[in-house]
Amino acid sequence: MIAVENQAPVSENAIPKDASDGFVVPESNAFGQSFRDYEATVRLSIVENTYRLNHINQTYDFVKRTREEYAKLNKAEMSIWEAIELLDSFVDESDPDLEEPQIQHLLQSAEAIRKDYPNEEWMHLTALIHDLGKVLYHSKFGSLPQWAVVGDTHPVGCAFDESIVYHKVFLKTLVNYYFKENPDYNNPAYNTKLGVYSEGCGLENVLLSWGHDDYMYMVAKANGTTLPSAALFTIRYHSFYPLHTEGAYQYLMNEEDRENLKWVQTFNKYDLYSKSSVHIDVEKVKPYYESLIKKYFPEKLRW
Ligand SMILES: O[C@H]1[C@H](O)[C@@H](O)[C@H](O)[C@@H](O)[C@H]1O
Ligand SMILES: [Fe+2]
Ligand SMILES: [Fe+2]
Repeated sequence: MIAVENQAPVSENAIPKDASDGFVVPESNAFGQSFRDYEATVRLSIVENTYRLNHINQTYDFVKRTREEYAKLNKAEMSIWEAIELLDSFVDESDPDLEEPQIQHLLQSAEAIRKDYPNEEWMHLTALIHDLGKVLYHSKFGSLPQWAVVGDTHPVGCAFDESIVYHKVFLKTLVNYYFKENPDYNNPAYNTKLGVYSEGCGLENVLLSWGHDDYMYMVAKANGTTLPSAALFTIRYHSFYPLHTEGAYQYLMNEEDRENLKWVQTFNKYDLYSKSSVHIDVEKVKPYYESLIKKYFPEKLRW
């Protein structure tokens, strides 16, 4: 067990129970397509447009300013469940696999991980809140455009890696690079492999494109959650596919990041493959999740 002051312990051997009623990874998504197929998804035009704007507008400067603004946590005061309910009609425009309101995705991923890890309640709660930062789109939180809320994340302040979604876009015989329209692309301070960073500097010191991950991490931490650091790391980096799935940018990690990375990778299965059009009855599962929220969070949080 790893126990950190004020944080719930994490058992190193959070082993999935091997039972026949565990979570089964489906062969295809709700549209009958393979998961994360950005070239074939039925949502192609909306998804690609979100990433086009994301790649053009997420500059080092934008991320720095926006992060500072949201770190003030002066936008709202509400409970975790109130925030969850704000997502009951929000549909993520970056997602090639899902067109359901985000409240469903939160519950679907939490219920999926709960099937395999019935005794790790911190994992259930982590899944439940991992995308809660998407409230950034809401008028109470400044109505940020989707390109600044959803989608995979990548470092800013150094060169954009080829493994980033829509790094290259094919237009018949032409190849297009949306990043070329990002002012950082031609800035020598930001367009080298290391840019403003140094080898092994630790992800804590790296700015990622701004969105729901980092925001929810800040909210959870500043409001004194007792969730373990593995949970906070998972929330903060679950959209960093270039690192956790593609293996890019590894040179920015330190020892602690490498330790924590395995938790994001474990979590990813339930985040991605639980996406389905089968609705979960919110009222039915609410009492269980409310009891978890009570254990790990204050009644009201500053957002
Ligand atoms: O489209 C999805 C969605 O926005 C998720 O919330 C994010 O975590 C993923 O990385 C992204 O691919
Ligand atoms: Fe997410
Ligand atoms: Fe998610």
